[in-house]
Amino acid sequence: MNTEEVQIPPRDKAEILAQALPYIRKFHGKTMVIKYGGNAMTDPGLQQDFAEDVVLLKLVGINPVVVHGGGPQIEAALKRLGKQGRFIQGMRVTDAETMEVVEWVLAGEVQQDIVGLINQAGGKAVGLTGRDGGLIRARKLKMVDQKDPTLEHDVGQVGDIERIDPSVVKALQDDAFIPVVSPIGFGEDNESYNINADVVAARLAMELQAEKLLMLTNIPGVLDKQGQLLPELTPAGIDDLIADGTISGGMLPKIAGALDAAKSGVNAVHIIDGRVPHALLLEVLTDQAFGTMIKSA
Ligand SMILES: Nc1ncnc2c1ncn2[C@@H]1O[C@H](COP(=O)(O)OP(=O)(O)O)[C@@H](O)[C@H]1O
Ligand SMILES: CC(=O)N[C@@H](CCC(=O)OP(=O)(O)O)C(=O)O
Repeated sequence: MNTEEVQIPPRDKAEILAQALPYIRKFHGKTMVIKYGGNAMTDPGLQQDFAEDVVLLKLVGINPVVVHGGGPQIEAALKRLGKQGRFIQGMRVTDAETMEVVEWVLAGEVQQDIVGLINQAGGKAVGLTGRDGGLIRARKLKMVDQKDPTLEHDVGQVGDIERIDPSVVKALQDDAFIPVVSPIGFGEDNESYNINADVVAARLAMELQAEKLLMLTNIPGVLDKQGQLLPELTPAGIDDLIADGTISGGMLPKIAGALDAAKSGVNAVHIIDGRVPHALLLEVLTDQAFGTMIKSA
């Protein structure tokens, strides 16, 4: 152990462990969808903590389903090819070449890294894209301008989810596997679509009737104009923050997905700071409250 680490007295350690019991009892057998954002996965130590937390949740009888992002990783790959990414209302403009990069980075690199880390931590992870088992059927997204509804943006091969068939996820869960889903959908002609990972996580949480949707990102939660954390948000509060520009960029699809999930019966929807070591365990199995909870009313 690092000698500079704070020594926790044994009694306190035992109390922290005992604190988990009511949560384990409450959540046993329940599904939790965990959105692992690309910005939260940049540190190898934190990635290992994340993988250990996922395995621990599975071992205490909770069913974690991981949906991963990879925005910064896609950005780095595009840069290597001399391309510059462009976003409109939080969505990457995706031409055919960008789509190839997205698939290669998400399903090839990022997903397999997460699967490997979970397996190293003692779990049995299985990587899926939306194509596997017909999980995510999509069509081209029609993006209407946020401020001017008469204006439409062409964002290329960005997908709008048409249908989710969660049967492959359920089958894996029942067999003690941990599904790790890349946010890639497929269309009528088997074409690929790039879908924002927050949107996929939210829809999957709805279809699975998950107990929780946890979105791990690189910020303490949703912040107000002064940069202060907002511990709770209602639909009216969200509308105001979007209208005055406080919520922008990548937070737009995240908050929209979070709100849809909360309104559709996912019991608890939280946006939390994935840079906090063991953020997942703290949120699920302790009294520690952090991040922003999105409420349905
Ligand atoms: N009001 C807000 N509160 C917090 N973050 C915000 C807000 N508005 C915009 N953001 C931006 O949204 C980002 C999180 O979304 P995103 O970059 O897509 O993360 P992830 O990769 O985790 O999905 C934050 O890092 C921040 O730059
Ligand atoms: C359409 C769209 O924007 N897709 C995202 C998919 C990855 C993602 O959502 O990654 P994060 O969760 O790390 O932001 C993208 O291309 O960046």
